[in-house]
Amino acid sequence: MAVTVYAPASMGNVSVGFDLLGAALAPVDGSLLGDRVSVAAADQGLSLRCCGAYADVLPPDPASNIVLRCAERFIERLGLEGVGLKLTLEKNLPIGSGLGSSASSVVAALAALNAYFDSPLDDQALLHLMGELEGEISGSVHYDNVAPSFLGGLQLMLPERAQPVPSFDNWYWVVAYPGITLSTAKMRALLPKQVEMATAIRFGQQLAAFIDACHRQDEETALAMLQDVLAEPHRAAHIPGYQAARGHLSDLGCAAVGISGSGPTLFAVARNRAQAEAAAEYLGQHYIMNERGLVRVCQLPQQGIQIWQEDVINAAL
Ligand SMILES: Nc1ncnc2c1ncn2[C@@H]1O[C@H](COP(=O)(O)OP(=O)(O)O)[C@@H](O)[C@H]1O
Ligand SMILES: N[C@@H](CCOP(=O)(O)O)C(=O)O
Repeated sequence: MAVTVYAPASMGNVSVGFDLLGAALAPVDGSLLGDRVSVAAADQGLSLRCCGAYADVLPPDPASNIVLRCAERFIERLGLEGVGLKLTLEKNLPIGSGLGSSASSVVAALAALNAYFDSPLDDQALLHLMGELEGEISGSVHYDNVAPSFLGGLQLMLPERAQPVPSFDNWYWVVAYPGITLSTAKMRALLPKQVEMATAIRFGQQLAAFIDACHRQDEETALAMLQDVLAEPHRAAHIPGYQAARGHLSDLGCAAVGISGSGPTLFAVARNRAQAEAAAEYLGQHYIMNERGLVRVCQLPQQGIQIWQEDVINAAL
């Protein structure tokens, strides 16, 4: 018996909800934008094999790979010591990109392990564990990548659980990763430890107004609220080309532009496909810095993880 799980890329913060709001991403061309992890039986011990377009930028020592750490933690949590497992990671997302790369690996690994052992953890316990493991990488626990990657759509983190938020079906989210790495931990270290009262009030007001507008399907208000008063002012200057691209995308008619997660990926919201394609073309020509970069026109998938009860990665090789 073997299990494979796909976990989509995700966009943390969505400008208006630092650490609290995140969205799963699905390219409209049907291509994969997320990692896959397979779990299969082995005679003894744990092993990890990596493949995929971005496998070469993973830590060379498998012991440093978050997927193996997920397996160790899962085994310890469930008292499964001594079990033999062969894990395979298909690394399809660039690292340090702002596309929730480590979260995608964490979600795929823990969901695959849970499915392989017949679901001993419920979704709530699993999500909690995912947040803890993701926190070990970025330096502090935040759920705005793991929750949407696991559950799909737009997810708001309430104190004890993730709450799905209705989005706008006509919006296209164009994401562009320039091809350089920015560590989430370092981008978090740029942020101040405390914020002014006026900033805190504006943050709360914008997030509340955005969530309300989503529920009322009031596009104009929702778009007007897509601003980041907490992180972007401290991060924008550290992302090469971000401010220039932001201005050009607004000139092209994009309704909102922001940093995806901690960057350097940028996102732009377009209200129709033609505008999205024009933004993608601009970004491909002016924001991408090397062959590792990527641009995708996405929508927000209702589904997060996808599970196969077979080892689809090794079967395809
Ligand atoms: N499976 C994995 N996927 C992504 N990063 C991993 C993985 N395993 C270990 N890492 C390490 O975790 C860190 C990920 O950095 P981070 O800036 O959080 O990336 P991202 O924002 O893309 O999640 C890097 O140091 C990377 O080497
Ligand atoms: N809320 C976090 C999101 C980090 O996302 P990543 O994809 O850059 O890891 C933050 O803004 O630090």
